[in-house]
Amino acid sequence: MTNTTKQDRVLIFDTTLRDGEQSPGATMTHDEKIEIAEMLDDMGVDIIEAGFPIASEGDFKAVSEIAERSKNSRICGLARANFTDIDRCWEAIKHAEQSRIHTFIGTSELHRAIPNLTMDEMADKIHETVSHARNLCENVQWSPMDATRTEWDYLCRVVEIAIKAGATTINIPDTVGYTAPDESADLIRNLITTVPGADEVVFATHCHNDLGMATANSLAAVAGGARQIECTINGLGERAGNTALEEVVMALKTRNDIMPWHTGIDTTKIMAISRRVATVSGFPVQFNKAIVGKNAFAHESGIHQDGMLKNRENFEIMLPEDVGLSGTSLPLGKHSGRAALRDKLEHLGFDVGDNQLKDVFVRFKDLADRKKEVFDDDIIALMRTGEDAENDRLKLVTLRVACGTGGPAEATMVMSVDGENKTAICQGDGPVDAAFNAVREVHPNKAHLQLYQVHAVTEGTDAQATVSVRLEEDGNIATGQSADTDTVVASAKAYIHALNRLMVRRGKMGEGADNREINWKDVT
Ligand SMILES: CC(=O)SCCNC(=O)CCNC(=O)[C@H](O)C(C)(C)COP(=O)(O)OP(=O)(O)OC[C@H]1O[C@@H](n2cnc3c(N)ncnc32)[C@H](O)[C@@H]1OP(=O)(O)O
Ligand SMILES: CC(C)C(=O)C(=O)O
Repeated sequence: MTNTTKQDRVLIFDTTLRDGEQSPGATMTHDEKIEIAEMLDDMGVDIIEAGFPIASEGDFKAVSEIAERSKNSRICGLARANFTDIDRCWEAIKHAEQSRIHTFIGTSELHRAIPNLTMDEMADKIHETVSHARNLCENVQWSPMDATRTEWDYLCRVVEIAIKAGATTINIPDTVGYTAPDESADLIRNLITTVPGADEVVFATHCHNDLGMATANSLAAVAGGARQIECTINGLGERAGNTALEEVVMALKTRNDIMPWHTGIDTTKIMAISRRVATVSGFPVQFNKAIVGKNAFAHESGIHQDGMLKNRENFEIMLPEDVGLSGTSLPLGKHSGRAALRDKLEHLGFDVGDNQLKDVFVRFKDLADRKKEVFDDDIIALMRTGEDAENDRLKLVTLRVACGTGGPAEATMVMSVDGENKTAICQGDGPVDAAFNAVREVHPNKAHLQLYQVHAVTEGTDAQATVSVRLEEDGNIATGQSADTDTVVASAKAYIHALNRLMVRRGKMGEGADNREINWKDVT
C-alpha cells in the first residue's frame, strides 16, 4: 500500500446499500440492490459496501450476487468484531474480482461499555479479528465506531494495532455526526502523523449528518489526509443520513482550485442514480437538496432569470449537464418577470410583440398569484384563452359554488352582460351543472351542450384544468375553452366563451341569445 495522503485521488466508497439501507423504511428488494450496484459500478464508484452479510439471508444473497456481477468496483461487506460475522462476510464477497472485508467495533468509552470490555480487552479483540479477516482477504478495512468521541490517545493505540494486524484501510467514523470541520481535519492529521505505519494505509472518513455538517466534515478530513470518502446517494443513511456522494464529488470537481483532489466518478450519471435510489428507497429528494434537488438548477425569480438569460454564470456555479441534467430550468411563477415569460413564449413557438407581451404578462401574473408554478401547458392555455377575451360581451365576474353530500349544489354567480353586472343563484346536479344553470339564468339561451371535456393539463393538485365546451343549436356549433386552477370556474368560463363566440357570429347583442333568425355558422 502506498502513502495515499500525498496523492490527489480520493477514493469513493459508497454505502447506500448498507448504511443507506439502514434508514428506517428504506429497505430495498434484492433486484433493486443489484440494479443500484450496477449503476454504482458503472459510474466509477471505487468501493461498494454491498451489505452486512450476517444480518440476514437476503443480505447475504444480495452481497454475494453483487460480488459475482461487479465489473469495476471493489465489493465490500460489513462484519462485527467476531469470527462468525467475518467468515460469513468472506463467504459472500470472495467471488468478487476485488473484495474487501470491513470489520468494526465501537471504541469510545460509551461504546466500550456495550460489550463491557476494558481498553486492553478491546485492543486484543481488534488484533485477533483484524488478523482473522486479513488471513481471509488481502484487503481489510477496520473502523473504530464512534471514533470522533473516542479518546485520541486510545484511538491512536487501536489504529496502530489494526494496522499491525493487517488492515489496509483505516476508516474514522463520525458515527453520531458529532464532529466539526476543523476537528475532523485535525483528527485525521493527528493519526497520520503519530501512528506508526499510518503512511502504509489509506485513511477514510465516514460522516453522519446529524448537525448538517457531513459534507464539510468529509472534505475537511480529506484536507487532513484522508483519501477515501464514505458516502451514500442522496445522503441516505441512519437518522439524518450519511455524507451525500453527489455533494462531495461535485464540491471537489467545482472547487478544485481550493480542494486539489479528484475522484473517478462520472458525474453525468449522478441524476439518474439519484432518482432511482429515491424511487426504490421510497425517500423522495427534498426540492432544495444540493446537486440533485428539483430546484438545484432552477431559477424562478425575475431578476435571476433575467441574469441567467444574459449569462448563466451569473447564478450557476456548475453545469447542469455535468450532473446529467439536460439543462437549467427557468420555471415560471409569481416571482418571474417579462424576460423569462418572453423567453418561454418563444420556446413554445409564440411570436409576441411588446404590446401582446404586456397583456399576456398581466394574465400570467394573475394566474401565478393563484398557482405555485406555471407550466408550459398553462402558458399555452393562457395564450389560447386570451385570444379574444377583450371583446367578450359576457364575462364571469364571480362564482361561488356550495356542493358536497346531502343536497344539490348551488351556484351564486355574478356575470357582466355588456358591462352590467347580473346575479343568479341556481341549483344543479353537481357544481358544474349548477354553474351552467346560473349562466343560463343570466343569459337565457337554447343552445344544446354537445360536449363537455375537462383535461388536467398540468401536474399536481394545483393543476390548471382546461375545459372544452361545445354548444349546438339548429345544427350550428360553437366551442369555447378556458383554463383555471378551479375546474368549475374553468367550466363556467368555457361555457361563457362559447356563448360569446356565438354572439360574435351573430354580430348582435341584446336580442336574446335564443334568436332563431340568426344565421348560425360553424364557429369551431
Ligand atoms: C454504526 C453502524 O451503522 S453499525 C451497523 C449497524 N447495522 C445493523 O445493525 C444492521 C444489521 N443488524 C442486524 O441485522 C442485527 O443487529 C444482527 C443480525 C447483526 C445481530 O442481531 P442480534 O444477534 O439479535 O443482536 P442485536 O441486534 O440485538 O444486538 C447487537 C449485538 O451485537 C453486538 N455488537 C455490536 N457491535 C459489535 C461489534 N462491532 N463487534 C462485536 N459485537 C458487536 C452487541 O453487543 C449485541 O450483542 P449481544 O446480543 O451479545 O448483547
Ligand atoms: C460501521 C461504521 C463504519 C458505521 O457505519 C458508523 O460508524 O457510522
